[in-house]
Amino acid sequence: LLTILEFPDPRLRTVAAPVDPAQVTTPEFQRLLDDMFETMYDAPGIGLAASQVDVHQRFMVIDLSDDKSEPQVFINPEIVERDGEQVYQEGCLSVPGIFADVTRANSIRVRAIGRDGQPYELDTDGLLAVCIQHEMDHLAGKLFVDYLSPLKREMVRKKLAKAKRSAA
Ligand SMILES: O=C(O)C[C@@H](Cc1ccccc1)[C@H](O)SCc1ccccc1
Ligand SMILES: [Zn+2]
Repeated sequence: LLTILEFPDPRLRTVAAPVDPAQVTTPEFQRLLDDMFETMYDAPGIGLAASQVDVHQRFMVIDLSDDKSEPQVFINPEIVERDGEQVYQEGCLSVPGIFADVTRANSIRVRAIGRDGQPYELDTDGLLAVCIQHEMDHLAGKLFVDYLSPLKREMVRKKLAKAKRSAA
């Protein structure tokens, strides 16, 4: 299992570097994808960005299914179209126990490279669109708490610090 970094760890603010497409089909990268899925399923979560496990490369894994049957890999993802708005109460494996409403595009067109090293394009909306945008923020060093007011973000920081102390 990989260790998930937690807010306010400054490494979560690193901007990830593009993946060299030639690396995708190497055993090392495929192993990293397996470790990411294992870590995500164990958390449990429906998405995990490489930034969250201190790997600063542009890729993320997602699986919305409840039986691990729909694993999706997005390498060097880019949103080429966005439409509409939706509000979703988001959580984050890097900000445990905090939930807040975030407004994001309702439907998006994403271009990415898949696990097979081949480019593909996906039109989606709803929760998958929210998750893709949430994970892509991680790759840009952004967290959903950045959409909160500075006051609320400070309250989150204090709450997490307190939780850490009582857990210690
Ligand atoms: O930290 C992460 O990136 C995993 C996030 C992904 C996510 C956040 C908000 C909305 C959609 C996806 C979650 O912690 S995974 C847990 C989860 C499970 C079901 C629905 C929403 C979030
Ligand atoms: Zn997150």
